[in-house]
Order: sequence, then C-alpha cells, then structure tokens
Amino acid sequence: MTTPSSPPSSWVEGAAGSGYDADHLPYGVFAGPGESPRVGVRIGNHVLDLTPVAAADMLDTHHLFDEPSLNELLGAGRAVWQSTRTWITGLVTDETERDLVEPHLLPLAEVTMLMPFEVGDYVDFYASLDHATNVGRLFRPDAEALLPNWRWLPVGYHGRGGTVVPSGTDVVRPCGQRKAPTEDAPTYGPSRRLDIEAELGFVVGAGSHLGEPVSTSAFADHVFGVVGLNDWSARDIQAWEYVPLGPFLGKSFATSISVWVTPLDALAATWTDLPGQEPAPLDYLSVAEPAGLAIDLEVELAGEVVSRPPYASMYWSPHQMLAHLTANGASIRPGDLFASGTISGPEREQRGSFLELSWGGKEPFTVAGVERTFLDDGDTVVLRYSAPGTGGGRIAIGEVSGTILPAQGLD
Ligand SMILES: O=C(O)/C=C/C(=O)CC(=O)CC(=O)O
Ligand SMILES: [Ca+2]
Ligand SMILES: [Mg+2]
Repeated sequence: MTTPSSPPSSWVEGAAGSGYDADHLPYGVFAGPGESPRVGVRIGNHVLDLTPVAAADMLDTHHLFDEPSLNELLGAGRAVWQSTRTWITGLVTDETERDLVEPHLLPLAEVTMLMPFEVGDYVDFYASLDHATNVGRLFRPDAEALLPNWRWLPVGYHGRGGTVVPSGTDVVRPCGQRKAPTEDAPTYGPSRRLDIEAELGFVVGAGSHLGEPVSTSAFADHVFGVVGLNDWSARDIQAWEYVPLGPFLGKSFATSISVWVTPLDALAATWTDLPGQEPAPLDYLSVAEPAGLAIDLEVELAGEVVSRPPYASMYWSPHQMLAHLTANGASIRPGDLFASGTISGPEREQRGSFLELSWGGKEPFTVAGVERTFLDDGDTVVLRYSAPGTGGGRIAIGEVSGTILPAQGLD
C-alpha cells in the first residue's frame, strides 16, 4: 500500500498532538439536543458537521452526510471515500477555509455520539495465535491447544449484528445455562464468568456480488475502516453451550464498538509485516503487501490499565479474514462488520481477556489493591487503541467503554 504524503497539522485549535489531527479524521454520527442525527468528522475535540459545509461547497456527494448512519457513505465506494477525505483535509488544513468551517465545528461536549453505522452481518474471527493457544489450554486441557485447522484458515463464526452497541452503552449481565465441571446438571442464572475480548473491528464499505469471492488484493476496495471492539463473553455459558456448533448465547448479548470509524487511509503508516505464517497459506489466502497493523491497545478496568495487547502479533491478516469469509461466494454488504478476535500477545500482561489474565479464574490479578478474575456488576472497562499516523505522531483509534449492570433475567 502506498503511503500518501502527510497533511500539515490542522488550524483547528487543540487538534495538533491530540491523536485527532488532520492525518486521522475518523467519521461518526452525532446529534445536538433535539436535532436529527447526521454524519460528522472528528478533529481535535470537535466534530465537524459535514452537511452544511458540503452544501455550501456544492459538493455533489453532500447527500451522503445528511444521514442517520454512515451506510450511504460506506456504499459509495473507495473513489468517493478518497475524494471526501481529500476535501475534508483541505477544509481543516487550509486557513482560507476557516470562515466557512468554523461555524460548523461543534465541541464534542455539546453533542451526543450515536451508533456510527447500521450493522449488517457480523463475523468474529479467532486470529491471535497466543489467544487461541491460551483458550485451547483452558477449555480443552486434554487436547492439543491449537486444533488442526487453525494454521490453515482464519477460524471464525457468525455473530449477532443486531446487538452491536456504541461505546458508552451499559451492558446487562447475561443470564443463561451454566454448568461448572463439578456440577451434574446446568442451572439457569446470571453469568458468573463475564469477560471482555479486546478486538479490532473492520467495517465493510463497498459490497460484493453473491457467488464471487473477494481476493486479498481487493481488501482496500471493500473495507472502509476500523473500530475498537469489545466482544463481551460469558465464559460459563460459552463453555457449556459451544460444542459442537461454536459460540452462541455466551457472545450474542452485546458487542461494543467505538463511536468513531477510522478510515483505512488514516492507517497508511500503520501497516507492518505479519509475524510469519507456517505453513504458507493456500493461494487464495496469500497476501502480497505488509498486512499486519502496528496498533497498540490498552485494557482499563476500574481506572487501571491491566493489559497492553499488541495488534502486530496477530497471525491472520484482515485481508485473509475477508478473503476467507467470502471464499465460498458469500457476498458482503455496506455495514457488515468483521472482527479480529481477541488480541493477545505472548506475554501475560498482553492478554486481551480476563479469562487469560486470570488463567481461567485460578490466578487472580490485582486491580487497585483488589484481587480480580471476571467482571463484577458496576465494573467499567475501557479499551484504547493508538497507532502511528501519517503525520509522524500517533492517532487515537476510537475507544470503547462499557459498564456492567446487574442481571435482569428470571432466576
Ligand atoms: O476456542 C474456543 O472454544 C472459543 C474461543 C472464543 O472465545 C471465540 C471467540 O470469540 C474468538 C476470539 O475472540 O478470538
Ligand atoms: Ca471474540
Ligand atoms: Mg458478542
């Protein structure tokens, strides 16, 4: 992928050094009190209301922004994504645009950020070698940690698009069937092993045709950008229900994403080589370009950072996930979402789930002086992501937070 020349810093006050300068420009959907939701772009601590600026500039794509979701923009395709980004870059870096733009820069504190796009199909992969190895050891202690297919294909499952929620949405502790290995029969009740999964989500823009696989080289024509993603997981419900069809109710109650979608063009300086694949992938999964992402994560629980997973350690690339997801001819649509799977590095303090951090609950870790394993009611988890931007500094990919509320199911 070619690295476009870096834009100069923005004239917008507070943008330089904020992680949201002119080299980032993530999209979201916002509304002020009593207003209709519409598309904006973040610059520093402001959201730029694109609709009136596009109308004043007589942009022929202005209708894409007066929408309650990004889906119209997603479906418009790569050429429109690029011309839109070039236009916005000019607005926030060219001083002569100040008179036009400034009245439409709204402080973030004065607007509400909403769900950025309408999620179509949601797929979750399992692309971290370290996570898959850890979970294999914990869930299947008597078998090989990695199942025989794992190094041949990016393992994944179809999740539930309708329960993807924006950052800041509270998560009610799920109820379900739980059966500890020591119990004879399952009982129905609140999950006792509620967990997080620190992941990266890939947002599909341009769709494909049924029957036509998408090649790894067409990745940037179809994927619009990335979001932070927390795939909340009830480990006790999961461990009992998942055989043989895979994750179901232990995952489908909620998945949180960031309210900001970082376009792929903002990641031009973030691509890096994959750690290495052995055996070499089948032809339809081979990737010619650097396909890893040097994105660093922070997992915060109760105000303390408990882990720093490195995305660069991921085994399978998003190009390969997309190629595999469509390898049977399944088509994709604007707003589809596929996630990387839990991001865990090789070190203990790089694990992206509490299942791994507490080694199945057997090795508690200390947060603010208290021993912890899984999530308690009232806990708030924040995932933060940062990456090298094209401007030489770092960009802050949308953070994802959520607070656990007590279970509401019948007990
Ligand atoms: O190995 C298993 O049985 C399942 C592991 C998972 O939790 C699946 C999942 O959500 C994938 C991931 O986040 O990496
Ligand atoms: Ca997951
Ligand atoms: Mg989920």
